[in-house]
Amino acid sequence: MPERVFLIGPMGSGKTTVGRQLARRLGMDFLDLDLELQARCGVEVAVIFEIEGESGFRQRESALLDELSRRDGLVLATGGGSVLSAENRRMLTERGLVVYLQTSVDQQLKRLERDKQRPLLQAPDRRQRLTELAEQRDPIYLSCADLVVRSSSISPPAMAANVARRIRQHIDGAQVS
Ligand SMILES: Nc1ncnc2c1ncn2[C@@H]1O[C@H](COP(=O)(O)OP(=O)(O)OP(=O)(O)O)[C@@H](O)[C@H]1O
Ligand SMILES: O=C(O)C1=C[C@@H](O)[C@@H](O)[C@H](O)C1
Ligand SMILES: [Mg+2]
Repeated sequence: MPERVFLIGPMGSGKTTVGRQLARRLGMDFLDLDLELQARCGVEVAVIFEIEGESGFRQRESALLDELSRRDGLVLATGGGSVLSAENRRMLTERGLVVYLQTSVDQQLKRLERDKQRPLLQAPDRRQRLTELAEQRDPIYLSCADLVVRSSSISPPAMAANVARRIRQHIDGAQVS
């Protein structure tokens, strides 16, 4: 197994949900950057956005990513916007296997229907917001991914199994060549 697996992708792609199950399958630890940041700050991500703005959140996110992305034996679910900074992308690509959970705006909308927390979803037209974010970010996710796994309409456990299989194939392929 790789030393570290970094999950990237947009809100609702399953980084947190699938990531936890993937770690169990691979016998690795699991951490979630948003949850860890919340635990350390003692407040929700939305409150950090409110008090410090998105730029304040991004600074905290980068500092924590730098720390956590050095740990061994870890599946790390990153935040949806963690890849926006070139420095963060460098940390991810140099330190572990980067897996992009690619999804559709339709699926995101369904999965996040009941969410009231995510600050970037506080928009009158969620479809439009998610579409804009996808147009801006999909090329960035693709640019730093070692593996792209489409998160279609399969359950989180099936998705975790799928990602684990793709990681094993990727590693086997790398050893042969
Ligand atoms: N493959 C899937 N099939 C069905 N539901 C899913 C799937 N993946 C995730 N979900 C559901 O979608 C919701 C959002 O997923 P999750 O919180 O894991 O996304 P995320 O990528 O961590 O988002 P964020 O970047 O905002 O943290 C959860 O309720 C989760 O159960
Ligand atoms: O897509 C984003 O920029 C974000 C996604 C979440 O994981 C959180 O990191 C936060 O809500 C910002
Ligand atoms: Mg998450």
